[in-house]
Amino acid sequence: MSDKVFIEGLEIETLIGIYDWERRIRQTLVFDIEMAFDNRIPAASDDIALTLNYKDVSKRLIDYVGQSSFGLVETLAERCAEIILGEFNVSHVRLKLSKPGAVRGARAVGVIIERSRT
Ligand SMILES: Nc1nc2c(c(=O)[nH]1)N=C([C@H](O)[C@@H](O)CO)CN2
Repeated sequence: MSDKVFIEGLEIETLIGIYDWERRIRQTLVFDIEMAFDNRIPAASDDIALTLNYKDVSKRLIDYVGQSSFGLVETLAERCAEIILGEFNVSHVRLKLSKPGAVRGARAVGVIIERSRT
């Protein structure tokens, strides 16, 4: 079984960065997330209650990230993966966190992590 539920291009404004000037502004981060989930279960009954609801996951991350103030994208990515694995019925997550415009000449920089429930 390799089913997934995904969230692509989720833009969230937050305080992030290691430099003084970054501590005074808010920047937009972009999240691309893939979550392992057996989609045959909701498909059998056409029941939203049995899904991994991508709207619920998105809202939780929008709330969390919007209030966070980490220095590194690594730290924020790790915390987001922990939330997904700990609060939703997800056994494995792949999370790409992009920081657009952070490096001149690059469209975006950031991290990609994959984590599983222990
Ligand atoms: N691996 C990382 N490298 C850098 C980070 C980061 O969070 N992880 N952050 C910065 C600065 O905050 C940068 O985004 C400002 O342009 C530099 N490198």
